[in-house]
Amino acid sequence: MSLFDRDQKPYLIAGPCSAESREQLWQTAEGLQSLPIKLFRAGVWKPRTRPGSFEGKGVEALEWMAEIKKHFGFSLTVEVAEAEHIEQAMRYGVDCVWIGARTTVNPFQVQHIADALKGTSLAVMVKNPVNPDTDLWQGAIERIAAAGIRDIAAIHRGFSMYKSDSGYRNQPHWIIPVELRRRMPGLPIFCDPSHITGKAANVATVAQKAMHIGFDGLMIETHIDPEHALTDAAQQITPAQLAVLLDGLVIRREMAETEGEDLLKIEFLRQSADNIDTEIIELLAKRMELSAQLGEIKGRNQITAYQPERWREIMETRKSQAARLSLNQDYIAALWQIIHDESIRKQLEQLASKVQ
Ligand SMILES: C=C(O[C@@H]1C=C(C(=O)O)C=C[C@H]1O)C(=O)O
Repeated sequence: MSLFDRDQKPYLIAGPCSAESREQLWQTAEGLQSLPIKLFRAGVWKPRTRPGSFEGKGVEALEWMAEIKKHFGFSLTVEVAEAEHIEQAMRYGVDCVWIGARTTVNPFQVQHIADALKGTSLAVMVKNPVNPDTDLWQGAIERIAAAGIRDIAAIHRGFSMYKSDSGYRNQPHWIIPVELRRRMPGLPIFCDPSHITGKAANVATVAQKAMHIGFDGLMIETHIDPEHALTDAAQQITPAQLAVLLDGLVIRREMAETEGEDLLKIEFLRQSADNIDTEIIELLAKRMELSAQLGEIKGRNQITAYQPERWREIMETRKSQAARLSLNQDYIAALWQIIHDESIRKQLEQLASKVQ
């Protein structure tokens, strides 16, 4: 049986950023015990940006975690960054480990961890790499799967950026987890709104967005006294705040469960979109045929494929038409850039055939 149950949304993972003391863990767990938590989280080894900050309590904290499991019945998850962490985590009854964003970036390190996981029955969650690279994320997941781990999930925690004026601590780039879902449909994907927003006040908004998009669960940093947290103080919320967040969360269901009139409407809208797509492709084929004909004439008359003035005029007129229809001009410009590239490629075929 899988630890990650995709039927019950959201699959909820909560607990402090770091295990700081027995009391802090205990009080946080007490606050969470009435909530539908599937995994209790805490960092015991903390990868810190600069030396000298709190680096976690290591094995001592694992002892506290084991007590939490015994008393409250929570399954446990901790971050691992070294092969040795696996064995230590298992010794204290940890059920699931996660690979952090700063580890996922390094295939050597992920492979060491994967090797250490061989033969264990641990569940594993893989956070996205700090850089927005779907392949790297997928690659780390594949390494864990190749080690024989059956219970695997991905965690989306956003991506690093230079200077944050977007209001996020880490850019969500939602397109990346959506692409991961397309590539690996059977993989549960959870969202970590705490790291994406970096601000306690915005955690609920990002969590809701993740639910709207269709994520399976949430990992939310929860601390009994966030203000005095030793790590990530700004983004942790209290168990009471988590309860309010969960209360207000709108959970979207899978398509198949939607009933009645709305299902028909969705079906109608999808069929209409299919029809429009068919027309778009037919029109693109016609347009490309025109380019080919132009290419043929250009070939006969020693004219260049690329015509800057004509291309400039096309870009301008298409963008103003887009603006009139309230379409995003950058989107139309990017689309036409692709059309133009293909048109040039097509004409070059013609021109090259004339040279031979
Ligand atoms: C089609 C032509 O060749 C190129 C392709 C264009 C296009 O696909 O719209 C426009 C200008 C040229 O760079 C053309 O000369 O009209």
